[in-house]
Amino acid sequence: MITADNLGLEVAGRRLLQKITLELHAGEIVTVIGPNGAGKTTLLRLLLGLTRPTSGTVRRRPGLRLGYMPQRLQIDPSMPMSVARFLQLGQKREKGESRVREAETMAALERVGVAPLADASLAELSGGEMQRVLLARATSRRPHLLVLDEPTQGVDVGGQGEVYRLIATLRDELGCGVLLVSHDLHLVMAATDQVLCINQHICCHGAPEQVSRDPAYLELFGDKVAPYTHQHNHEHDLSGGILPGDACDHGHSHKREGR
Ligand SMILES: Nc1ncnc2c1ncn2[C@@H]1O[C@H](COP(=O)(O)OP(=O)(O)OP(=O)(O)O)[C@@H](O)[C@H]1O
Repeated sequence: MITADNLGLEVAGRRLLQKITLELHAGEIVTVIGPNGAGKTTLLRLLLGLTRPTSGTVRRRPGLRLGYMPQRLQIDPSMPMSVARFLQLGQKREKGESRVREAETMAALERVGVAPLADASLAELSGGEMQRVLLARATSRRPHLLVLDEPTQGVDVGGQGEVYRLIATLRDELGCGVLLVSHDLHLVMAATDQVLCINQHICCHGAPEQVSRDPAYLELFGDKVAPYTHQHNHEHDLSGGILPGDACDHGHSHKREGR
């Protein structure tokens, strides 16, 4: 769907990204990880065509429909506006199309499980509800590629896995590709097809199990993640220790993940 060739961006003499070459394929979930300031959001913007590269090229398949969920909301969430109205902002108003638009809005809200919030005010939403509404907005035009910048921001730890499961369901239902930025390493490694680890350039990429063993990945995140392939056949106490009677038959650390 998108091909980037030797992409780079330099702003005021500062190299923000360099030598990015990648391909995004239909139906795949690709996760971009990297430390703060690594250029993850900048990369999404280049791929979407919102920022122009200073070197290299980006090619998007002609007619490619994109759904983008940015990291920050451009409008003030305390504005007196209903969820349904928010989903329709910026859409072309053509005569006789309002019913179609309303049906699409409701379908998008239903897909992410927040249809009852259609008439609620944006200001009333919890962090988790807001993320779902933003997901509904990004998917309302049935995109070929869904681009999500930190989709679990403001969602409590318990709800984050649910958001990633929802993203996988949306990919299956819409048959779209997904490109997402995430800091939730442990959760996301289990819910993605490909991982792209960047720090101004591509440090490593590939299937999650491949990337999680890569020296470049371990150098960046080695002390922050627990192995994601962890099979739970035992119970932990509150500090992460294994409760008596629950023998652990697979060598792994019980360190908690951190940001
Ligand atoms: N338009 C711009 N002009 C100048 N510098 C920029 C611009 N956009 C981003 N930057 C800088 O580029 C770097 C990468 O920013 P970016 O937001 O892409 O990082 P990120 O990996 O998404 O970070 P985070 O994990 O903190 O969200 C940062 O140092 C940022 O200040």
